[in-house]
Amino acid sequence: MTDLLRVEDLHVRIGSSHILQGVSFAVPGSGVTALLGRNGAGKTTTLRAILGLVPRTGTVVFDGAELTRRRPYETVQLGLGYAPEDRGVFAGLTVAENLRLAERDREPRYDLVYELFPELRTRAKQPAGTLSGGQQQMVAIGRTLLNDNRMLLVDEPTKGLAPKIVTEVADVLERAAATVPILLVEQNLALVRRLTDRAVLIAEGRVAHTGALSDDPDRLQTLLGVGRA
Ligand SMILES: Nc1ncnc2c1ncn2[C@@H]1O[C@H](COP(=O)(O)OP(=O)(O)OP(=O)(O)O)[C@@H](O)[C@H]1O
Repeated sequence: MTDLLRVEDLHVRIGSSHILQGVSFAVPGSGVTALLGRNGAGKTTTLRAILGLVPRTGTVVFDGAELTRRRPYETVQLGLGYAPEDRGVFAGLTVAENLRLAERDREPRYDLVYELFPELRTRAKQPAGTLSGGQQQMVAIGRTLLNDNRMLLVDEPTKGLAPKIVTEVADVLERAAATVPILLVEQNLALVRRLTDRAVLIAEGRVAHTGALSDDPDRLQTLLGVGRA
């Protein structure tokens, strides 16, 4: 399978912190690739560095285009959708307005978004700030699916959500992944295993493992500092 995104020797320094210390990995052009690691390992920073939201050095190639000299809006225009960890919804705007703001293509795919998230249609006039965490997550993922993106970067979509909502979000990610490749930061290993066996594991700003999650479960468990899922 050809790689759609390639990250090579990515470094991020913020103040005196050397947060990413030469991260390299590749993401193929289909399915879900999980980006794993303990709290503070550098997962969010990796996504932000790919998009150019933090100063970075190294090489990031997306669909043949070098990204490190591009601004975030130029990268997004190339078809890289982003659902950030804090969801980034505009609390004072309605659900419909939040979606409308994300429109980039001439023909936004509202049919797809409403098919995956019928609630976004029924709650179109509700201020996004009054939605539950799970519903806000649906807005965040819905916005990325509205445009014809070539890849989605999704950061901890199930963080802080009730188990029933986690299952709903997992269902949606599974369905979305059938149409667009996803690089997914996620702490819930059981959910990750349901979606993919392909993972990149970051530890202390470096890649500690790439490949199948099932390769070496004991080592993965140690690196992630969690019980085996
Ligand atoms: N703007 C910043 N200024 C200083 N330090 C930062 C900044 N952003 C991130 N860091 C530090 O970089 C490290 C990696 O942070 P990052 O958010 O990428 O980790 P993460 O793997 O996504 O963690 P979590 O799972 O807790 O979200 C942490 O030690 C964090 O404190």
